[in-house]
Amino acid sequence: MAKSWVVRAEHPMAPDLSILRGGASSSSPHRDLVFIVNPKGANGRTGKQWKKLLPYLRSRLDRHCNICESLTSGPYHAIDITREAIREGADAVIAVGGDGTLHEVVNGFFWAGKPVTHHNKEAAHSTALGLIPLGTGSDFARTLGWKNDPFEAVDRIAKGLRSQIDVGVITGESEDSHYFINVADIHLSAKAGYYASRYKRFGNLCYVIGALQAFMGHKNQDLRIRINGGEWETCSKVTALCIGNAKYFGGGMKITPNAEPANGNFEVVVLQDFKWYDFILKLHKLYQGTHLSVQNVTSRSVYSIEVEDISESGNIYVQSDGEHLGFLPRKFHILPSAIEMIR
Ligand SMILES: Nc1ncnc2c1ncn2[C@@H]1O[C@H](COP(=O)(O)OP(=O)(O)OP(=O)(O)O)[C@@H](O)[C@H]1O
Repeated sequence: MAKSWVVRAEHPMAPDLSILRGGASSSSPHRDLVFIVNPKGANGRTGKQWKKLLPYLRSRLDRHCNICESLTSGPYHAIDITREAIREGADAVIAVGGDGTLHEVVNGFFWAGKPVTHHNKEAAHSTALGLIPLGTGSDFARTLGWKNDPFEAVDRIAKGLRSQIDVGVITGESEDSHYFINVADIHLSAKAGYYASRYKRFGNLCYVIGALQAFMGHKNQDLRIRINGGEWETCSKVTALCIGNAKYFGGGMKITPNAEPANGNFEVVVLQDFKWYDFILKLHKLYQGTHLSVQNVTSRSVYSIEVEDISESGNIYVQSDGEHLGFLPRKFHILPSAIEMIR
């Protein structure tokens, strides 16, 4: 069953970050790195690959870094570990897993609508985000042009070069802010993602199965959108509306091909009035990112977008970074240069 993002209270299980509390961050020249590993990612493959990777990681990093390994015990745990690590002054929090784990770690960089900070507010450094992509789709890593090689990821962390990236913020009518780093999407694709999460045991095939299931009973819907705080406009017969901070979703589909995670804008791509056979005929273009020239596909660069369902049915799916978030209405805006990432 796909999990819902409605529950986001802090987890009662305190992560063990005693290595950081030893005071190393304030006095030692070593970097404190917290690796947050989802052992169940990619149908359990993440945990197995992590065990194989550890000796190499230690050989590359042990001399210069304090390594803290923290395995997640279940959904949302990565959020709390991240918050705790930042408060304790970690130099970097590294997500080890797929886009879902990365998504939780990114959400851990914020609390109650603000960035989480070191206990010692005077501390000069900020905590960076790192990634060892070991998930099913690992779509965010594709935008960065990273090969699916965890050893290369360790080398990047050893070098520790940082650059700032943007983060997307989503707000609803009553809920807290929610953050995303990759792609947020609405309607058919979000419903497909919701179903795909039930079939992760089939690897990348889960996206095909999810899409087939989502097509059953699907109807294109009229939506109301407001771009950059301007006038409301109607988008008729929307099949999917995708808001990209990065380019790929659904296991390699280049849906928002012009999105750049550090340019201060989203790329919004809207597919309208698509029929099931359009996907069969145009699927290769969606994967190649050449679909923007197709009829009924539009693309815009925006820093905020509000989306409402004209029929107010309350059943238009929204997902962010491949995680089911809930239903329309929602507002999306960009936080430029919100996080430093090890790249
Ligand atoms: N110990 C755990 N047991 C079960 N589920 C977990 C655990 N830790 C984290 N999770 C959940 O697993 C979800 C999916 O994990 P992750 O994204 O790492 O792998 P994936 O789904 O295979 O990859 P991708 O998202 O790239 O397709 C996360 O959203 C997280 O909520």
